[in-house]
Amino acid sequence: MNNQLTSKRIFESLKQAGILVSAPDFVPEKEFADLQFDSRKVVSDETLFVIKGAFKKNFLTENLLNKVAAIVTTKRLDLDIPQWLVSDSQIALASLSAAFFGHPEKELTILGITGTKGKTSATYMVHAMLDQLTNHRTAMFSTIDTVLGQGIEFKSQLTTPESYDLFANMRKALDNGNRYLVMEVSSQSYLKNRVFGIHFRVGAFLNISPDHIGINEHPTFEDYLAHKKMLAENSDVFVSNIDDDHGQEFIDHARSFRAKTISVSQKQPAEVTFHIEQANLDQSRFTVSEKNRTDTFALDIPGDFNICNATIAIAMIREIDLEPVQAKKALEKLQIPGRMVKIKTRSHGLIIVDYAHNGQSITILLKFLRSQHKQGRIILVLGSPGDKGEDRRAQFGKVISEFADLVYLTTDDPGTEDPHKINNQIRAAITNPKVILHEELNRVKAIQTAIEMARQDDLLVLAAKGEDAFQKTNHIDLPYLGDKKVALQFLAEIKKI
Ligand SMILES: CC(=O)N[C@H]1[C@@H](OP(=O)(O)OP(=O)(O)OC[C@H]2O[C@@H](n3ccc(=O)[nH]c3=O)[C@H](O)[C@@H]2O)O[C@H](CO)[C@@H](O)[C@@H]1O[C@H](C)C(=O)N[C@@H](C)C(=O)N[C@H](CCC(=O)O)C(=O)O
Ligand SMILES: Nc1ncnc2c1ncn2[C@@H]1O[C@H](COP(=O)(O)OP(=O)(O)OP(=O)(O)O)[C@@H](O)[C@H]1O
Repeated sequence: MNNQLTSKRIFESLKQAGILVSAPDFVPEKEFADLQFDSRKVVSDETLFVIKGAFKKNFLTENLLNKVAAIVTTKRLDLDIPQWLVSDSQIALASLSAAFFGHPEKELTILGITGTKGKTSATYMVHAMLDQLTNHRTAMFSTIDTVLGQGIEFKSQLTTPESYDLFANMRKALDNGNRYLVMEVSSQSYLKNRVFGIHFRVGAFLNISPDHIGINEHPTFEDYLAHKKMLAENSDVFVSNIDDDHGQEFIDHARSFRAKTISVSQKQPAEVTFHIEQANLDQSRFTVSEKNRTDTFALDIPGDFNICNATIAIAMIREIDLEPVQAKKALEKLQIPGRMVKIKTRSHGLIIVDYAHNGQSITILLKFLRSQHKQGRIILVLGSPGDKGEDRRAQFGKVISEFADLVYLTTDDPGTEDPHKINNQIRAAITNPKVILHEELNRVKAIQTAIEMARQDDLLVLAAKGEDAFQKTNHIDLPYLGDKKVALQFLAEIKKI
């Protein structure tokens, strides 16, 4: 059910958001049939069009201008068309989308998760439990999938969608019977005001480390941190992992905005603490304690870091007065696409497919795996992307030196760079002469060769790509089967699964 967008309502929304500079001369009852920000999606006559970001004037073709009844822009365009002038077009898009879709954010109980690593994993964990506890009335916006209920699921474009898509999908989620939503909240979504006007019933912080700093993202770590902290400003209750160096800062920040806060820790006194009873490649078992209670939970997804993610998820659910213990089984059964996926083979050892793709997450991953796999070799298939995160290459060299025995350097989203040169930079940072290095630029072949080489007591790690279905090469997304499917297909071919 879309709310009609009238001139009066537009005026009020922009005014309330504090961004209105000037309004065109419409009667207050003037109605707009549609709201759009992408010229390729304009279909209705009487569309209100928001111009934002790297928009080019030539997107507005003559044919299109016949349909656009007015525009919202930060700079007046030399066009014979009524214009709302605003000081921030991202905020304008968010405010108008909220109004256009009838403020779905007010009808949903929204839980939001931020952090450099673990957002997707923790979001899936909340969703698995909450969906069961709410009788399948929980939607999810994650980096991997958007889940809107009634079987409607599709691949996501961004970690946190553009505001228009965010409000549109909230409305669809409500129409499909959902009353709860769990979503990843990237720092970029605050930087770009995609989540402007959204209030979270429960927000959570997992961890922060230098990442997403550069052109088009954050200029500095301080800016990255400040935008992550904005989730704490917009939550009624804020759950924070105080074992992270910045965890307490998030608690203090949330309190200064009058949020109720919940500290989570493995190592120090906190409102919610967790204790790891077992964290190996077979299963993770852990207890979660608060006030006078201690409960045991299990996960089939390996990694001690996932126990922290799960504890945060459990603490969040308790804050909406639902009981995660009643959804233990859903947590225990959960698998997350491309995150710590286990493939057991008949004679080529265990294969782990994981999305760890920066220095910090590869280090945490391999450290955990080495602690669990002391006898056989760790074989790693890995590449580093082009056109971004150049410092990852040296970090990968360092972590390889510390934890890997045999490595197949390969291709991972090379963009406009030569993957062989990228690999040479990884190679240059490897200081351990015992590490055996191979290079196979064809990722499918690299995985197949690594599987063939692996013995039953080896652990083979297919890192950094998860189940990504593309190789970003020279501005083109070349279809890619995904590491898991490549491995499974090959194992079926050689009859080793
Ligand atoms: C830097 C950044 O965040 N850019 C985002 C921003 O771009 P933008 O506003 O400049 O839009 P654009 O796509 O360049 O196009 C400009 C305008 O022209 C319009 N257009 C475009 C083409 C056309 O033919 N007609 C037309 O009207 C577009 O709809 C848009 O309104 O808005 C777009 C959606 O409206 C996003 O797709 C885009 O994300 C780019 C692709 C991106 O790489 N973003 C990354 C940095 C990001 O947001 N990452 C975080 C994850 C971080 C994490 O992992 O923690 C995320 O939340 O996903
Ligand atoms: N709490 C954590 N601490 C450190 N590393 C983690 C944690 N949780 C997951 N990881 C590692 O990071 C990888 C990415 O996890 P996940 O996709 O859940 O995080 P994310 O925050 O959504 O990442 P991104 O922003 O890169 O999409 C996992 O495959 C795992 O190796």
